[in-house]
Amino acid sequence: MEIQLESEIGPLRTVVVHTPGSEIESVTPASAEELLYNDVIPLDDVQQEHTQLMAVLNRVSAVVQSTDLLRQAVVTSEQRRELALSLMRPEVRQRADSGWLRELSELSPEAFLQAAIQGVPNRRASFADFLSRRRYDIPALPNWYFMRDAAMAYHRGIVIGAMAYPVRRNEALLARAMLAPYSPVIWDGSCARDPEISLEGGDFLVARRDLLVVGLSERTSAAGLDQLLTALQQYRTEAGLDIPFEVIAVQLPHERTCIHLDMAVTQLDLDCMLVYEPLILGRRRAPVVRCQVVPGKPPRIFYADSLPAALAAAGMPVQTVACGGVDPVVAEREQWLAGTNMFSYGPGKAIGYDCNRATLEELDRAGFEIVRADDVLSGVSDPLAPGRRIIAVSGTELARGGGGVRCMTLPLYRDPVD
Ligand SMILES: NC(=O)NCCC[C@H](N)C(=O)O
Repeated sequence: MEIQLESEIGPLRTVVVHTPGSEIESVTPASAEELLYNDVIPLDDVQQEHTQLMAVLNRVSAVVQSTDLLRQAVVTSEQRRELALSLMRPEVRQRADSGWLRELSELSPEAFLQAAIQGVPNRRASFADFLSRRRYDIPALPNWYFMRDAAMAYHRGIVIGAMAYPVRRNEALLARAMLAPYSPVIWDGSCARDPEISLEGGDFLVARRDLLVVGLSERTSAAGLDQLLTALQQYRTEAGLDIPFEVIAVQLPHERTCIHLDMAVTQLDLDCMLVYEPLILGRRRAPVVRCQVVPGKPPRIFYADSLPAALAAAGMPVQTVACGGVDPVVAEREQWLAGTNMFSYGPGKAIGYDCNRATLEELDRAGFEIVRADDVLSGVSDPLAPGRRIIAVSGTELARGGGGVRCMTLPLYRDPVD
């Protein structure tokens, strides 16, 4: 499987997803906050919505399930043993007896992956474990369907996330096992133990081969970005990309409403972005910092007036479309329901939630045809026909997991944009 990604909007050829399974049933009212969910959500409804999204994606690209990629990482019992050990909490690893380890490593690859994602309940095999309130020996991963966050593709390589919250740390280990066989790892945050270092894919937008937009957020720290930048410089030299490049950092507030950059802005076309105006254009917009890197020289770092201003100065002027339209209350509600969080499958073509009506109306006014997912699936509408278009999919339950369509998709291969 080849990796090639040099833009956010190039025609999509390969995308990785994960259909939510019973790992999401690990979320209870008491644990929802710690597990980063907005609510308890019913599995059948979530799966139904996700299945529709996958069917739409299938019309435009190859769609790969994460478990299909992961299977090759757990072929031998030794591989399964190693991965199981890395997924255990430290206190569990210390007490893991050889019998249990053998049991885990002798599972079939299928059953092993199920355990790795859906979790292995606390066996209560000691006093300490019996009395502990810990529910899992290997934690369930209810956020794994937000495939975007634990890994990022750039050029021919991959970046593995340094997840900000413990509940998502194992996702980075799985992402590394899943992708490292296919491509060079530019930077690996999966083992980062320094709490100052974090970096997640929802904050990482490849605008061009030589231009990244990165959110500095609750999930991505400046120290994490600095490490990535150093690794990128090395990768670029090795890959023969010895030309200047730029990173535009958007300093987002640390708020649950906007955990990642893609909850504030996504790119829909070469010259069009969907934005949550208060954070990107408003009087109290997020500060923006540009970092220009010329090989062999120290980086030049300075403030810009706004994200669109920084993009224009970097040679990418964009028109913006307001998530939720002009009414601030509607905009706030739709931003919370991942209104900005759309996923582009080609220039001017994207997929977003149908519940964000005002956002869709605004896009309609900006010249995007709004198409119902059912019309794509029944063949009434060709998703790849010329012209700008948004495919509206059902997502009210998916959104309550805390993200949108961009969050659920990990693009690995896009054709270049002309
Ligand atoms: N890129 C994204 O914004 N991903 C959404 C992640 C939602 C997940 N419940 C989380 O809070 O991490």
